[in-house]
Amino acid sequence: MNFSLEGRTYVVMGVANKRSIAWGIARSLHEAGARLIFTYANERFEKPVRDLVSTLEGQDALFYECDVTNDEAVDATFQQIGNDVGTIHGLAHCIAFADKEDLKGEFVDTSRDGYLLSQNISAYSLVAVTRAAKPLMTEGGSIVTMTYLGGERVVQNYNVMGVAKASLDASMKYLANDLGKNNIRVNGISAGPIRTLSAKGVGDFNTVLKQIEEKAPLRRTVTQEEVGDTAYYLMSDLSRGVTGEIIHVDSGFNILG
Ligand SMILES: CCCCCCc1ccc(Oc2ccc(Oc3cccc(O)n3)cc2)c(O)c1
Repeated sequence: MNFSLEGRTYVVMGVANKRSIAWGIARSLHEAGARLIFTYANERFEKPVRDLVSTLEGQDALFYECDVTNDEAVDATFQQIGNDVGTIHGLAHCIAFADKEDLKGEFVDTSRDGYLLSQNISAYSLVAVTRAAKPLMTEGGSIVTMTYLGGERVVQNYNVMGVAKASLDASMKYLANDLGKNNIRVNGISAGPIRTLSAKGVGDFNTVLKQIEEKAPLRRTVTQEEVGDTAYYLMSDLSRGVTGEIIHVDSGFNILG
């Protein structure tokens, strides 16, 4: 059995720039021989993504806009993908958002709108894209979503996004249960803090980075590349017996009390 991704096609959702975790995932899947399809939230992201992907030698990528807050848009995007490539073998969901004022201070002050917005984009979007992608995964497949420790236990300032990640984690497991009979696996990668565009929105991020370097078992933070390689494992047949799982790529920080 070989663990290359040659001859397989994966959708990567959420590349914003070269620091994105989704870009780390795209590079690892490309190196493993995969053909890649990229979706982005709006046309503002199209050029940066196309420019990044042009650096992947021999990659014959496709690009689609996909506003995950709109069911018709999600359906239209995946129908278009189905028309263009037929079968896909998996999907990396690297999409989340919360209002900045809901990512600092006290969680008790979260507005109803802010709470629902973060649930909508950061958790429900996995259900929507999985339902739309399922018919295209005729040979089975593997879906990976990005989560964080703040959804398992309280991390100061993470607040409303922690509640959204708790919802995402449970959603991932229920999707794994539904799709297992179609030989589609659904898993999460819980990444340690990485300095991305999104990380800029979370209060006191620098303190958390320092804490990892001082306390995590590996005494260092992790990289987009390390997350990308775990995504490669989860997309490959190496993880064929794994579904509904969360793999922590966080220098072991999650094992500490
Ligand atoms: C206090 C916790 C420090 C470690 C946070 C690690 C982390 C970093 C980035 C993460 O991804 C997002 C994605 C969107 C997001 O919402 C944003 C981001 C930027 C601006 C904005 O208005 N909202 C916040 C975090 C994420 O889920 C988790």
